[in-house]
Amino acid sequence: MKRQQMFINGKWIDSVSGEAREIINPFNQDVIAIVTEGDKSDAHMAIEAARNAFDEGEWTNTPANERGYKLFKVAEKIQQQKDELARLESLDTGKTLTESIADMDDITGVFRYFAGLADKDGGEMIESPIPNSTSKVVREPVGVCSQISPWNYPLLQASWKIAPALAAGNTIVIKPSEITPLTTIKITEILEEVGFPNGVVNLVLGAGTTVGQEMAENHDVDLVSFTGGIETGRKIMNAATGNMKKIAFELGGKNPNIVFADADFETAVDQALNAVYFHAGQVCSAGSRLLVEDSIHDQFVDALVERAGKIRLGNGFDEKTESGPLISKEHRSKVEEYVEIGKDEGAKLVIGGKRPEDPELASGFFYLPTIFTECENDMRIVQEEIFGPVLTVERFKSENEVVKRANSTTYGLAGAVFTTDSRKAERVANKLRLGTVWINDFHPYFAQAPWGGYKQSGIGRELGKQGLEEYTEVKHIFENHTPEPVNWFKG
Ligand SMILES: NC(=O)c1ccc[n+]([C@@H]2O[C@H](COP(=O)([O-])OP(=O)(O)OC[C@H]3O[C@@H](n4cnc5c(N)ncnc54)[C@H](O)[C@@H]3O)[C@@H](O)[C@H]2O)c1
Ligand SMILES: C[N+](C)(C)CC=O
Repeated sequence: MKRQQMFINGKWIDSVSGEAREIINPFNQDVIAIVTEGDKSDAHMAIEAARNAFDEGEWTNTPANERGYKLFKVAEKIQQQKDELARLESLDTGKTLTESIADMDDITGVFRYFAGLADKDGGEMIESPIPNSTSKVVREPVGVCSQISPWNYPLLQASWKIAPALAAGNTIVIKPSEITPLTTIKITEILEEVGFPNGVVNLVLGAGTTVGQEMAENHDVDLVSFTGGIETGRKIMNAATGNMKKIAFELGGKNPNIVFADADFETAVDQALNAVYFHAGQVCSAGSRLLVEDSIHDQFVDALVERAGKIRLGNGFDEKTESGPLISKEHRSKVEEYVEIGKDEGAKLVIGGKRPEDPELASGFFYLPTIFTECENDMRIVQEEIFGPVLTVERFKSENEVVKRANSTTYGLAGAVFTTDSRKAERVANKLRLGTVWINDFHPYFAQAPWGGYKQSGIGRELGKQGLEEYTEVKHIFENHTPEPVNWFKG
């Protein structure tokens, strides 16, 4: 198996240490690739290349519309190669091929969106209070950007970083999760084919504790954009203080899904199922915390349990499969620990809570769709992100009560309200401390709308015009049109 390499300063290279890592298919634990394993010194080299490229200014000074054309070309190539990219993503993550194909379409949309946005901001003239002067506010690229992405949506999360950073004229060092690097390697090949000056795009491979730590610490980096878990976020935040680099964080969630008694029952049940079990619950915005109005609670839970028991687990490449495995043995153990915690806390396990018995799934990291009822607000399984196929259900009696409960975690990423009363929906949506609120739906996200979290779910926004602004500095340029001495100092 050919060892896959890193891309630094326009060249594909092995790591300095010569170490390598096996990449595993979570469906059957087959080794699907071998990649070079970088460490601090490789990250250092990549940052140096990005710094030089930024300071030389070839990309930064490329007219914005031309930067946009390049990104349109990237989008075209992603579409042309989407089947191969989707195949790689499913092999690497275990997610269904249908899901990966949808991801590739989303990623194409992200590149197209930021390609189109690249030349839309020509700065803004502001009213100067000083006579005979003009004031202009312009946005400029931040500089060298470290970009660290997670394993659950490897290329999608990377695209949310790469596209706006390049559109704004920055240089980048990207590090995918060490366990799912394959599509990020592939897109780097695409970026190379489209052609960016050496050092503008750099890819480093390796562990977070070595490569990622250097990307967060290094003083030549101006911004670190990170998507991942909250504890990693804290470490990166601390590491970034050395030179006060800017940080943009997309972290975890414990996302409330609120169902009022007047909701369309079938729709709410179906959406609740999709909210929590899509991609085996390994979604930052998974609706893993269901709050159901008391009068329909029992009926709702019965309907959910019936459908959860029918979810077809399997190989992501099998058309019948509705959900794949969890990403790794370690991650499944974490989910299993949470299920034990839930039982100890007194929640009632009504379905799942174990691995499937089907021998065909025995080599994969599978876990059955699980539901806990009789959950209380202060339980750990209600407050903490499990990131697996585990749903907690709580009852509520009033609008005020449910808003208070929904807002009671340290997270604030996303959530939903299901009701046929549009005024109630609006009132609740306005009171939820979340970066995204869906009304009568769950999960939609697209390039045009900002994505990010309140509270400890994140800092800053990706996507939308705010996603481009993250990668810019704001400069005020003031010009005096009648310069003359001010004579403040008389001597
Ligand atoms: N808010 C969002 O949009 C969003 C999207 C996807 C995933 N997530 C979150 O990501 C988490 C799951 O992803 P994960 O398990 O890959 O997260 P993780 O925090 O373990 O790893 C994410 C990335 O950080 C790197 N990393 C680890 N330690 C590091 C360190 N000390 N310094 C620098 N980098 C380091 C990893 O190598 C990886 O590339 C969940 O909490 C999920 O909610 C959030
Ligand atoms: C942001 N999103 C929903 C694509 C993936 C979260 O894990």
